Amino acid sequence: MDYVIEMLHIRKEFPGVVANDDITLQLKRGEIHALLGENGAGKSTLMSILFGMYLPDRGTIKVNGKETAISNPNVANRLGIGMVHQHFKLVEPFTVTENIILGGETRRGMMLDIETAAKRIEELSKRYGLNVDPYAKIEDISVGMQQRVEIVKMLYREADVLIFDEPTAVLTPQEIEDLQKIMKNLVQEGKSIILITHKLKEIKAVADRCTVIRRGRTIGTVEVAETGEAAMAEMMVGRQVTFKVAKTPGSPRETVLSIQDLSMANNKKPEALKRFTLDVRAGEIVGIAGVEGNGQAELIEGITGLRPVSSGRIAFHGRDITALKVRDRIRQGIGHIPEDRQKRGLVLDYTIEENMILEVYSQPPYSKGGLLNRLAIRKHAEHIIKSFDVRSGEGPVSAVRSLSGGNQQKAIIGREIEQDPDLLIAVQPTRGLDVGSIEYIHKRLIEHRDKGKAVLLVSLELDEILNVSDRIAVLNNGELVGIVNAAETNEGELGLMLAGVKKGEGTA
Ligand SMILES: Nc1ncnc2c1ncn2[C@@H]1O[C@H](COP(=O)(O)OP(=O)(O)OP(=O)(O)O)[C@@H](O)[C@H]1O
Repeated sequence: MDYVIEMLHIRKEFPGVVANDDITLQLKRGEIHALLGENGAGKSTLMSILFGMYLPDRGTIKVNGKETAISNPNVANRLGIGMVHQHFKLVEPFTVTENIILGGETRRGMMLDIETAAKRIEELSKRYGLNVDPYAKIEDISVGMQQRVEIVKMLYREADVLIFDEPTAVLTPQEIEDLQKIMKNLVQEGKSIILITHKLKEIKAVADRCTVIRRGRTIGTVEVAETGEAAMAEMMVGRQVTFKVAKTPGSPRETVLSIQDLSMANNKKPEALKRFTLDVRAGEIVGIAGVEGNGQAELIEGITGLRPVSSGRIAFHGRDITALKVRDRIRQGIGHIPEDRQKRGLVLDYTIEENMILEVYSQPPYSKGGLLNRLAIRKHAEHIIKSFDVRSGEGPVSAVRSLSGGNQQKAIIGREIEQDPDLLIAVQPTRGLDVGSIEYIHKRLIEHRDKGKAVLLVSLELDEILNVSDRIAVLNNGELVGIVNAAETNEGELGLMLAGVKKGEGTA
């Protein structure tokens, strides 16, 4: 059998946890091989081993049939293994070409020849259908295009094996389609791909085979064409998963959040959000749908107080909070699951229990007479860890940095929901979560609503918006296109609204 990569019986232990416990993954030449597993199952660890960032405690790695020790990422690069990370590693003010040749040419003592490099980038771009402009500046191009720059960077360095780590998490639906085409072009040209993703639909759309791991162990490798989404989900979590949440119609009451004529600027546009008006009531979930960059980030920054408003008014329980400080808004009962968990959600070097009290540490029972009540803090953290299934090596005292991405996310969601805010703002709450965790988080959002609280859900996933919300407000280019009842709309109608077509305008 023609395998480009074989990882055989890999074991890797961290304090308190066996992240990889006898994992075997064999990648055939020219295939797209999905790697599927719950949050914390050990996918990133396995890929870090392949990329030379960790050495395995046990097991063998073969590249093109030859046993190899991959002691650092440079060795991985030399062996033709490249990785597109979730967080791009690009220098914003530099051009595409400058970013791609950064570090490479000078080390070999060659003169920097931008033009030759740009030409090669153009050729690669054409050959694989990437459409990358070698002279564009990174800060001026979309997230989807930045990802393509990362792909060209690997091709430029002659990578044969490409690892994609949750590549679609940051992309729009159109960009996802384009990326899938690109991945197919890549394998047609002889490259081999490992795709880490939680999205079963995407596995069905592009992958040839799929290896499923659970709690550090290989469960099996399946042919994707012969395996249904439900079967893959069940292999992964060890039980059946329902893909649609059970939800009764909401019974909205008084207005909790009232936004009137809100305009917001951002670093690039004076009117990133234009005269936006919306009420969110107790006992309802309002979804904000929109393609990334259409004003949702600014709207949330306005409500939470992270960015000053240009004009307009925000009222919470009838009181004007437009000029209130962030901390005071939290005290009044506004909870926020932020979009960027590492920048705004967590202090990575603090433990789980310290992160669980960031907003309330000075209040009883966590603080008494100016001293922290360690016992109360521990109990609170343990409750969240248990309810939200936050997996870590050492429980409440694990540094948050050591948690897998999905488990960091579950910890933030747990913290915000358990604070029981009157208004919960959830921005992309399930990004990076496995299907089992998504099912649970959706249930908790609906329970929060059913307790009579208001929920504002911002998501790029139309499925999520449609399944969880009661009403949906659609944003396009900073403007409210319309508000529809979730029960009376569908993906088609929302898709048109996302493009700016108002309800009733039609396309006939
Ligand atoms: N550097 C580290 N130190 C300590 N523990 C770690 C470290 N890296 C990972 N772990 C632990 O190893 C386990 C596997 O984590 P890993 O990041 O590989 O999971 P994953 O499958 O990629 O999860 P996700 O889907 O959430 O990204 C987790 O329990 C995590 O807490």
